[in-house]
Amino acid sequence: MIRVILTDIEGTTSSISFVHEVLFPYASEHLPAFVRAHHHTTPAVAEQLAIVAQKSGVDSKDVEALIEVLQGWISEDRKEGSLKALQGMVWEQGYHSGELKGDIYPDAADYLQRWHDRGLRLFVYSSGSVKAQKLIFGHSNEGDFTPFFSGYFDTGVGGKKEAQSYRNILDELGVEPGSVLFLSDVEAELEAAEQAGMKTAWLVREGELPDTGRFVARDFAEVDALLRKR
Ligand SMILES: CSCCC(=O)C(=O)COP(=O)(O)O
Ligand SMILES: [Mg+2]
Repeated sequence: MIRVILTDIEGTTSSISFVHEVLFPYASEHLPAFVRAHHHTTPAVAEQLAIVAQKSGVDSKDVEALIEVLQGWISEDRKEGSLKALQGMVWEQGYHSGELKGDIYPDAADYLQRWHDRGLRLFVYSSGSVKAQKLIFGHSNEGDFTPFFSGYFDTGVGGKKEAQSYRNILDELGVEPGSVLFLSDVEAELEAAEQAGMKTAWLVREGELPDTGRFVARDFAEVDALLRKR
């Protein structure tokens, strides 16, 4: 029986266009000034920049070169933890000023609340940092969803296409693998979760439905139909 829902964000609870056409451009625009203002004064920023320097081979004192590396990573959609941590800090300013509102599909908003009220435990697993996850759900077009979530995982547990990451999440949750339903729009992530023993549902919100043995859902209402059968 499913007792835990673990959900991806981009393409699952929230549109890909929001992430790529609103969040990433916002980060690209504001990250240079943010890094210039905080690289000396904010230890959390300095710590992430040191990782960027180490991963890219750029001199850690060359702030402009580090900014260039980060801009390149944003345009490549690199899932680097250091970039994700810095993006979360930049987005925080946008959410707090009201320039950004987290986008959640109405069906996702509806069923997250229903599942919570039915006693299911809800968790997030996204490449976006835990800070960024709390912001998108805490400042959303559908209200504050953070009270519905019991916890958040980012790539601190490992990459989303690696089975070991899902085993790490299961260890932290202390639950049977088969009691967890993982929701994602990326098949390789579902395969990794299945290797760890989780159940999965593939969110295919647009385009043709794939011909696959895997459970496919157009939206969270269809995921709910699956939950009621299990
Ligand atoms: C937390 S919202 C920003 C999401 C993000 O930065 C990203 O790379 C999307 O990753 P996901 O694992 O949610 O597909
Ligand atoms: Mg996704």
